[in-house]
Parts: sequence; structure tokens; C-alpha cells
Amino acid sequence: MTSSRSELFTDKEYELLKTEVLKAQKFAYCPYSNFKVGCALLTSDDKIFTGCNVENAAYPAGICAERTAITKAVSEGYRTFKAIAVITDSTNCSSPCGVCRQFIREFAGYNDDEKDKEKKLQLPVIMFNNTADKSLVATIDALLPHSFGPEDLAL
Ligand SMILES: O=c1ccn([C@H]2C[C@H](O)[C@@H](CO)O2)c(=O)[nH]1
Ligand SMILES: [Zn+2]
Repeated sequence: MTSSRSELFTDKEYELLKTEVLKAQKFAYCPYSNFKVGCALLTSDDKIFTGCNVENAAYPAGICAERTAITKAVSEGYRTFKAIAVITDSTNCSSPCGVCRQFIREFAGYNDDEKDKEKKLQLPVIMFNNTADKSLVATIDALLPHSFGPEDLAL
């Protein structure tokens, strides 16, 4: 775990993701938890997809911001990513829940044009605190070590 800057993305990308998570968080629909979460996903070809948590009166039907953003991207044909950023209402830099870690991991394997083993599962997850003046960065491999993925199915 490192703080804010990383060799995995540029300062410009970091600033862009920060702006986008703050915008996305405003759309959070969370009348039950009152815990607003925003997510921004930077694709390999520099497109941004955002998401927020969307809760439901039937509580377990709600979805996290991370899965909203990833589902938006994948459903529009984007599967390879440079970075994912999350902001919550916590003064800590909260990290994605277990379900979201697994969901992120699915799309953090080899990029279609990237066969470099070193880069496998190195997708950076940027975790901002509520004011976005602090962040932690960890790769998905660090957040979900020894993970299960599509390769295990050996299809
Ligand atoms: O990383 C996280 C953690 C929590 N939540 C949402 C789920 C629920 O709507 C609310 C409280 O857990 O925050 C996210 O969207 N992402
Ligand atoms: Zn989650």
C-alpha cells in the first residue's frame, strides 16, 4: 500500500480520477445508509466511466459504486482499464468490499494487447477519503491476494 502517487498512473490521470469520483459521489442514492460512494474508472484508451452506490428498499438488492461503474463500462464494450478510483464519506480511505474486489479482479487480468506477466493484476485502486485530500493506492492483487479468476476455469 502506497499513498497517493504511483508509477502506475500519471499525476494528470490521478487528478482526473479525483475530479470524476467527486462528481459521481453526488449522484449516490443511499437513503438507507446515508453513505455516499463515488467511483471512476479510467479505460485503457482514456475513457472515463463513473458510478455511485444505488440502494434499494429491499436492502440486499443495492449495488456498490464500483460495480455500477464497471458494469457501465463493460456493457458498453470497455474491458481493459488503467485505474479505478473510489471515494466514500469516511475520513479514512475506505477500501472496496469483498464482492467489489472480486468484480474488479475479473477485469484486471491481461489486457487484450498486454501480455506482460508483470502487469497482470496490477490494476491500481485509488481510495480517497471524504475530502479527497488523502488517498491510498493498492493494486487489486494486494487487495485480493491469491484470487480466483477466469484463468482458473481453464475454458
Ligand atoms: O466500497 C464501497 C463500500 C460501500 N459501498 C456502499 C454500499 C452501501 O450502499 C453503502 C454502505 O455500505 O456504501 C460502496 O458503494 N462501495
Ligand atoms: Zn462493494
